[in-house]
Amino acid sequence: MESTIVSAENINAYYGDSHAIKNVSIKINRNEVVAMMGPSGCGKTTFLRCINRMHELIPNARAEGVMKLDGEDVYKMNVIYVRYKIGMVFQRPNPFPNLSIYENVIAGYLLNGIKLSKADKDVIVEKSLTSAALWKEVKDSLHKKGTFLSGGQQQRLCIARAIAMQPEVILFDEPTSALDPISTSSVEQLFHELKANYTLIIVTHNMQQAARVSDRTAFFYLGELVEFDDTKIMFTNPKDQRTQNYITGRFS
Ligand SMILES: Nc1ncnc2c1ncn2[C@@H]1O[C@H](COP(=O)(O)OP(=O)(O)OP(=O)(O)O)[C@@H](O)[C@H]1O
Repeated sequence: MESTIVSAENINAYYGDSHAIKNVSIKINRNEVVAMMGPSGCGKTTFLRCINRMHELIPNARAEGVMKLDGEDVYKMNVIYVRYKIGMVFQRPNPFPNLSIYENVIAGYLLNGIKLSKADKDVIVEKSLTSAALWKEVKDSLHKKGTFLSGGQQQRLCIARAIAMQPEVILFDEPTSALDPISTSSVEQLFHELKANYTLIIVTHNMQQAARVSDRTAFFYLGELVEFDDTKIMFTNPKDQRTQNYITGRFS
């Protein structure tokens, strides 16, 4: 049965006086993959960052409205807990350069001063790297620096780092735009596997990618959520003329 995991109700987001997200409401189901697309500057990243409260890290930025995770108000929760439960993977793979692969996976624990036994760490590292489809490739070089990996492997390491914190939702901000086609394909394949245990929300400029990986697609335009529907419908029979114009390349 479908159940809502992320529910945004009338979210408005601002940078100073500039109104970047306009009254966006959306409900995202557990274990679905949602793609967020739209032309540059339409607010996709801003909205993504409203979900796990990263928007509020920007000076003069603020968000209004209600964001719920599993029915609980994210804006009233402990912000560190929010970022565990709603992990994030960025455009450029960003493993910590001074940490080993092993330490990168458990970086969330290290940075927050959470003490774990060696045995617990080993289990978390193996499980997270396995879930990120990286274990087999790195199990014999866990103590090498994360930056020694290829771009695609680094991105999977960042995914493992998010998984290590036992999130429910993982946000991806154009996660493959800095990767070559083979690495892109391995990350896309991983989305299909991760879906069994997590809810994935992926900002992408790449319409083919949205079509390949997502169950539902949201189209943003000028800070508004114009349309949100099954991905097949969005790409074959969108209801809004603006969505139609976007998918047919009339603006990019
Ligand atoms: N740190 C910031 N300070 C001020 N304005 C910002 C900031 N970040 C984004 N904006 C503005 O907010 C609006 C939405 O930007 P956002 O990055 O969310 O769009 P986007 O759809 O993700 O774009 P892109 O696809 O190019 O990454 C834009 O007008 C942008 O200029």
